[in-house]
Amino acid sequence: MAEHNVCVELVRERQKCTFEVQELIHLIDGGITATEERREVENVVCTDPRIKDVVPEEYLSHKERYENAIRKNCILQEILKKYTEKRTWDNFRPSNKYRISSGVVKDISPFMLHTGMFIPTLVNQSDDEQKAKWVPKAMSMEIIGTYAQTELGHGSFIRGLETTATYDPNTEEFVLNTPNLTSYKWWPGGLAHTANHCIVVAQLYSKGQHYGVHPFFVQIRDIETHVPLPGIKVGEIGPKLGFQTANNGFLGFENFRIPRRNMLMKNAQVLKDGTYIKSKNDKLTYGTMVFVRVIILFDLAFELSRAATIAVRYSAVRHQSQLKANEPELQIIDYVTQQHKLFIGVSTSHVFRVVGLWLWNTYVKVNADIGKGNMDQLPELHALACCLKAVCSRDAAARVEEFRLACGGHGFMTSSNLPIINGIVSASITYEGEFSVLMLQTARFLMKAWNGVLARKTLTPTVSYLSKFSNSDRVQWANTTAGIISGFQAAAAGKTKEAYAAIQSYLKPGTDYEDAWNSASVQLVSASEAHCRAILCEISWSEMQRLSKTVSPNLGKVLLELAELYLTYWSLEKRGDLLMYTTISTADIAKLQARYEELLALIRPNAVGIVDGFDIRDEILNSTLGAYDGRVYERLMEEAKKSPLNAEPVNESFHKYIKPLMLKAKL
Ligand SMILES: CC(C)(COP(=O)(O)OP(=O)(O)OC[C@H]1O[C@@H](n2cnc3c(N)ncnc32)[C@H](O)[C@@H]1OP(=O)(O)O)[C@@H](O)C(=O)NCCC(=O)NCCSC(=O)CCCC(=O)O
Ligand SMILES: Cc1cc2nc3c(=O)[nH]c(=O)nc-3n(C[C@H](O)[C@H](O)[C@H](O)COP(=O)(O)OP(=O)(O)OC[C@H]3O[C@@H](n4cnc5c(N)ncnc54)[C@H](O)[C@@H]3O)c2cc1C
Repeated sequence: MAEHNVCVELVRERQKCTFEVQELIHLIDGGITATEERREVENVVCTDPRIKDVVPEEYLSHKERYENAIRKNCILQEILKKYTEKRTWDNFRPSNKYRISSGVVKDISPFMLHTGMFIPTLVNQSDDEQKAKWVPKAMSMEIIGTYAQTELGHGSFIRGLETTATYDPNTEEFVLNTPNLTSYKWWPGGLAHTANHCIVVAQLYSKGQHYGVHPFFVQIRDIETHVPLPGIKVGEIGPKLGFQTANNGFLGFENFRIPRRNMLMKNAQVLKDGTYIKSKNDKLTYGTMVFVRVIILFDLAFELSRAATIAVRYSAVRHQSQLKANEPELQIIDYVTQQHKLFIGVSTSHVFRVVGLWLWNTYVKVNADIGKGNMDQLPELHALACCLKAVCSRDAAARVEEFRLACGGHGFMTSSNLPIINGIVSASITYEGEFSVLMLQTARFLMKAWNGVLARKTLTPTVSYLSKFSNSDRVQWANTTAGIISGFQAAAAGKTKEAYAAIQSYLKPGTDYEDAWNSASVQLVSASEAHCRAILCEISWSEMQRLSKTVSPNLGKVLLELAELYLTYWSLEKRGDLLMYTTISTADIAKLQARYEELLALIRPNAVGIVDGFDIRDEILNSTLGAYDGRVYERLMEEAKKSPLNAEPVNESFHKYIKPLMLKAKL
């Protein structure tokens, strides 16, 4: 990147950096080749003149914004074709490479659900013949799809979905119906005007029997004209807090017929005569959700890295207030309270990425076992994916909000891009499994594990620590990283035990288990959170330690500082839990606090280098505050001038409304 235009603060910050930024970039990408490939794609897309907006997206009407997003995303798809030719879904793995979508539109792509859920569902839930027929068409975008599960009346409770698919053996077809207003599909991204196909999750009926929800491959629009097919009622759901360009839609069916073989038949089948063949495990229908919950960790790491880059660079450029009289105003990044707002977010991005990779490897292994008919580890994977998706999305939203606040007034500007990132990240707390709902799924697993502890059974790996801490009241504290991890496990075990006891105490004679569960559910969510934090701490520390040994000592040191900052920050945040479940003393807490402040000071000189290590191009950051050159004020003014209100010195509303008002005042 050109250095000559860079503001003096950022030049100085970059000179201070003690490690090689390129090395960090390669580490995040997964190697030099991966960086080169990513940069090549980004360069081709971001320099394409068709991608550049004349009028910033946010000034367009809702309709124009969608049309612009579609136009540019089609160009993107065309460009990406060359780079994705060799890709198949069999060799899919999460990578940093295709984050380019943010360089095309600021908000969400209307094609997000096509790649994010439509294709993965076809791959994971179709039988071989169906896969061969549909997947290549979807990969090449000959057909465009989405994932239509949620309805107006039900999102969390999938068993409560109302759309019906009734098998008619005479024509060998399923008949889809939307019996009530609440059974309309509601939310699917790209459903409104983008997709011509979708996966519809519906209640299956055959031979008068009800078999629960199953996925169906459904064409909703004519391929040539894009007109909704007869029996299909489809439209858009309107503006939202974020996701303005995602084209979320509604969908209803009126006796809409699809061939029998359009039911996705890898797991369960309906034969020609209507005989139902059960799946080996009916939870396999929920497989796409597990996949997406795993992938979400990478999205969150990326969004956090964008927000972090914006807030850290801005904090280095921005000067405000004098710390000492007669001295120049400080760069705001030198206020320790500012470092407290910033560095935990930077570190969290690294934590989510490395824990995400660990979770992905677990997912691949468990999925391979499922392929061989072994479902033993599915409950543990589900419990992990649920709590990590829930806690990480909520943490990410809190960190992005903190980054926004750290940028003061300018962080409130849409042109900072922090409000849009905020909308994107906030949505993830709700979609793909609402926070509390997922936390309670993990709690269910924890309660079973606690039963295992009581029965002295050997527990599965991620909960085996529960046995270790089941007897002692307060665990011996040690002010080391291993001690912190152990402290978090002790807190998780203590809370699991208490939630378990709470259920028992609510289980008075005549009380149903479910009611006792509901009464204890605040404690159950708290136990899930503690369990998740123990995992985040343990895995991030071991992964960052391992990575630090694969790089130069200077970078290794920085990685360990970031990882230790994460552990120390959370120990202080959760000091109440640690006081309850370990022997930590107030003196130990004071030491942790001192170490935390030391870590902030250690990270400070490298802060800009660390966010440069995320290697996010200006076109992908989309921010007046975060650009590589730090020309914050020039960019703010340049963007302000693009406001359509600035096109004329006097707005016509003056003559129409203000002037008459003023004249009336004179009378
Ligand atoms: C809340 C639950 C989990 C409850 O399901 P249920 O059938 O009522 O379950 P239940 O009878 O209470 O039984 C629970 C049992 O089912 C297991 N289970 C539940 N889900 C899974 C899974 N995915 N894998 C493996 N196992 C699963 C649980 O562990 C329970 O097992 P257990 O009975 O304890 O042995 C489920 O309904 C659910 O997942 N709801 C969340 C809905 C959701 O995530 N929707 C996503 C829509 S798509 C979307 O939002 C796209 C966003 C945009 C984007 O991603 O880009
Ligand atoms: C931006 C966005 C994009 C989306 N994209 C898609 C898509 O592409 N395809 C799709 O099918 N869906 C999509 N969704 C829908 C999404 O998956 C659901 O909104 C989500 O699963 C939550 O369901 P709900 O809206 O019914 O919330 P509800 O379940 O009604 O939640 C409301 C409240 O009730 C509580 N609650 C519900 N059940 C329980 C329980 N058992 N125990 C305790 N508390 C409970 C929740 O915690 C929450 O506080 C999208 C949603 C959003 C916001």
